[in-house]
Amino acid sequence: MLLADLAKLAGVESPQDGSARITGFAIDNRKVAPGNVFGAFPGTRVNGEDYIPAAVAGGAVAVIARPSARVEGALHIPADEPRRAFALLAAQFYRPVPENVVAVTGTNGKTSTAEMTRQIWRMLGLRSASIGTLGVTTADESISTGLTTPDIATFLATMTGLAREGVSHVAYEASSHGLSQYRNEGIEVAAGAFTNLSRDHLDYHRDMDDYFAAKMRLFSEVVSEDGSAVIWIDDKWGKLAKAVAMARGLKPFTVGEEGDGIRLIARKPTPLGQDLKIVHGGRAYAIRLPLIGAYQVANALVAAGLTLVTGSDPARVFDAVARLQPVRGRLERAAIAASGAPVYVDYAHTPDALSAAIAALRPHVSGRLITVFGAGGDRDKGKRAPMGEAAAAGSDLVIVTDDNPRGENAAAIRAEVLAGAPNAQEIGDRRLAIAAAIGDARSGDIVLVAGKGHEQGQIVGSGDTMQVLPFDDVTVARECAAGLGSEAGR
Ligand SMILES: CC(=O)N[C@H]1[C@@H](OP(=O)(O)OP(=O)(O)OC[C@H]2O[C@@H](n3ccc(=O)[nH]c3=O)[C@H](O)[C@@H]2O)O[C@H](CO)[C@@H](O)[C@@H]1O[C@H](C)C(=O)N[C@@H](C)C(=O)N[C@H](CCC(=O)O)C(=O)O
Ligand SMILES: Nc1ncnc2c1ncn2[C@@H]1O[C@H](COP(=O)(O)OP(=O)(O)OP(=O)(O)O)[C@@H](O)[C@H]1O
Ligand SMILES: N[C@H](CCC[C@H](N)C(=O)O)C(=O)O
Ligand SMILES: [Mg+2]
Repeated sequence: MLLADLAKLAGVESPQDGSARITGFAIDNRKVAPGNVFGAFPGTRVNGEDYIPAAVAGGAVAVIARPSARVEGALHIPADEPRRAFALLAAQFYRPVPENVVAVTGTNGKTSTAEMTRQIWRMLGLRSASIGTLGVTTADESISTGLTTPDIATFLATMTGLAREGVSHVAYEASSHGLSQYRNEGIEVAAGAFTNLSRDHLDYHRDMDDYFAAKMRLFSEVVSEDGSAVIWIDDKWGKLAKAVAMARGLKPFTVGEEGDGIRLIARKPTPLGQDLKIVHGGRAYAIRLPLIGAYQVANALVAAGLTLVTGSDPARVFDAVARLQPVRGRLERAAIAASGAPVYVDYAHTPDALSAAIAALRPHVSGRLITVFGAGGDRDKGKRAPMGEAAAAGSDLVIVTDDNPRGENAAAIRAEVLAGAPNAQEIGDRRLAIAAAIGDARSGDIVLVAGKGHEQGQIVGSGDTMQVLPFDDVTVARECAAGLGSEAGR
């Protein structure tokens, strides 16, 4: 495709010479191939503009960069917001895309909701995929992308690949980082969902209002003008999210005890799940959700909302909700200890998520709830003590351990968590911590191992010295339950 044609379609200022034939798009000079358009963006670590000469040497024929950037040997497409201009242009190149795309944002529950949306569509016989923290998941496979919201070039190329495979329905996870860096733009998004907002990522966003504003780009800019906004309205930020959606003219569909789209009337925990009563479109439905925990109800109903606003039949949707499969690493029952105590793995890595995971397990505990968790390095430090408090408030025994220390001193991170949970035990080595919890558990107890969920490694160090040591909470819990846990760092 010619550069001039792409620019015209995208509504981007046309370059002086648009005759170049474009072969692809890249935002990292190391990934540039001959004929590519390079996006040069000032980043948090380095300035992408410094890599323009290398990108041109690698074959870039055009560079989208701020007007002040120096570009020699390729066309300069100047833009005040180069990430956005790049996204709009690239979106014209990566075609076709699936017909029905929806997006999920919120602090917790994005992955679960996107994955449940995919599952519901699949049960309705639609070719569906989800894109998020678990990677790109289709009925056949799951491929990791490394980030929750991949970079824009990967995102768009993935969408095109899915469309070519025949996938018509996609639910993707829009992280606040992704939204603020324009990592998913330029395609029609029929509906957006907002799950909740609570403390996270305040190392990247100035404060909660700034964090919320980043998330709300989904409603104010990303979702198509005639689209819908599915909102978990029982969250205190839900009402504000609804106001943002309405100001844009989106169709609000609220979900929750106060919801108009799906009203949750009753929720009763059962040994293997929960019985729900809901009302939608003036009709009552009884659903046996095969998953435990109030938080999974929220995610399942928001997922149902996304499929309803995009045209699926209510009776079939609610029937599918009753057949949802667990999402990997989200309240996943990993093992049963020799004592009979079940061991759950959950991806809770914020104070609110820890409270939600603990609240989910509480009704099933007759003895003690033993919680093992840590906090990630090079991430929001302010959430560490509140995570300690949340764990201590809901558990009978807390063991503070390591979770991806990255470039920080692991003991210092644990100390910050322990400030919120002064009575907790401290066992840095995660395998030993899990082994201790499982060894200590008696019949009637439940062990919760939180923070890593589906993750497959412990990230230690940063930059050139970064290592990802293989580590999977589910496998380790199984080994410890089988009595193989006591060797450190196996
Ligand atoms: C803070 C953050 O979001 N950083 C992401 C961001 O980096 P950045 O734009 O700040 O980039 P930078 O490293 O300063 O480099 C600037 C530019 O120079 C380019 N460059 C850089 C080096 C080079 O040799 N050549 C080159 O061309 C880079 O491609 C980039 O365009 O864009 C990069 C390319 O897409 C990402 O790899 C990087 O993710 C880093 C590794 C990361 O850890 N991100 C996390 C915090 C993140 O995004 N997490 C959210 C999940 C949050 C949640 O779900 O709760 C996510 O969506 O995954
Ligand atoms: N609706 C919810 N309300 C409160 N907590 C939740 C909710 N959904 C999930 N959680 C908690 O958050 C954890 C992560 O869930 P999930 O992976 O779906 O969220 P996410 O928003 O994708 O997270 P991330 O930002 O890391 O990608 C769960 O394991 C659970 O502890
Ligand atoms: N998307 C989240 C994941 C955190 C998972 C936890 N294990 C950690 O490392 O803090 C983040 O990048 O902040
Ligand atoms: Mg996620």
